[in-house]
Amino acid sequence: MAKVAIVGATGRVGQYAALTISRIPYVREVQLYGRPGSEDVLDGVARDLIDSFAATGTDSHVSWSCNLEDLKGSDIIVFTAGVARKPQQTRIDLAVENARIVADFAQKIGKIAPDSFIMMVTNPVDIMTHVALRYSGKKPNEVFGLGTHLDSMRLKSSIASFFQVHVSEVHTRIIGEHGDSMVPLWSATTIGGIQISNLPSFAHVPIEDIMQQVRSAGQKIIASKGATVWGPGEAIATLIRTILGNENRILTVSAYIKAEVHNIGDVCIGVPARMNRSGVYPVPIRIEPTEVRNFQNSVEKIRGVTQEIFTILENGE
Ligand SMILES: NC(=O)C1=CN([C@@H]2O[C@H](COP(=O)(O)OP(=O)(O)OC[C@H]3O[C@@H](n4cnc5c(N)ncnc54)[C@H](O)[C@@H]3O)[C@@H](O)[C@H]2O)C=CC1
Ligand SMILES: O=C([O-])CC(=O)C(=O)O
Repeated sequence: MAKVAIVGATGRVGQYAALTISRIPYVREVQLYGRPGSEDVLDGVARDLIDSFAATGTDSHVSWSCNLEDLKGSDIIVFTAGVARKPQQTRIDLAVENARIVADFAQKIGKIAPDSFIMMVTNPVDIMTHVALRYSGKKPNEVFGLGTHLDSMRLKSSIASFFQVHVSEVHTRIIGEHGDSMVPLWSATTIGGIQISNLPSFAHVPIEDIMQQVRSAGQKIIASKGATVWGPGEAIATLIRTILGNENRILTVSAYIKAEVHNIGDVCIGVPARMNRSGVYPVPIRIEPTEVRNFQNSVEKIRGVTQEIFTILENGE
């Protein structure tokens, strides 16, 4: 039975993640961490959460703290702290501000909870995953980000709706940046086990419209209701359940790759990875030439910004 801590637990994603995580059978304790000064909110979030347990039969223990030392003993630390974008901003616009927050916490978490996994949610998530990896001193298989799993969920729903099939019949993946340069893998998309391009109706799929919807999904939701909450909250729980349940599922998360995709690497970015109780392991893959080119572009974009961010952090600017 595991302890999962949430850093940023007073925020919108952090609060909903606390609910979804509390329902995972392998979770013994959900710990809500907030900055000093947020005691009242944390206490309220904990009480509200516990009120839901009688209805769902949940028996996780809920604790809260403003003392980072209390994260000691966590199996997974979910990081949702930092600024969220406004409708006109890109996720990359948040990089400098959030990198400072992530680097500071990651350094401390590396010492306080040396055996925990870090799951990054804060945007731009690929770059923040790399910052957390470097500043925590953890191993690459111990630090991962929500990445393109959420984008893959969005694409899956759109495909299921177009073909009027249950979502469980659709397998698909988006790799690359959790952002504009994301790359859908049509070569890895199946419906009812059939490769999608082998279905005659594939010719009528409005691929560009669908991808435009997936790319802009977060921004549209933020413009209308202020934040994306339930999609990310459920996605977070899926990744945590996969690790704690030692499920060996292959999910598309932001992870450090050396050369697993056509020898492209040295970056944290969305890739298919096998996930189990020992961590996150990117799966070597071969994809279509156009997909490789698009992935390479996405990698170069993220690697470039990551390097700029490391320079800023190192120079203390
Ligand atoms: N990777 C993904 O798919 C997703 C990522 N996100 C990202 O998650 C993050 C949180 O989003 P929301 O919960 O909507 O934001 P929010 O504003 O509701 O919550 C932010 C949380 O961070 C804390 N925080 C802010 N500045 C801090 C600092 N300097 N030190 C410590 N804690 C600090 C706040 O107290 C609050 O708990 C954002 O960066 C957002 O872009 C959100 C949804 C999906
Ligand atoms: O769009 C955002 O800023 C939040 C996010 O990453 C998402 O929901 O995909």
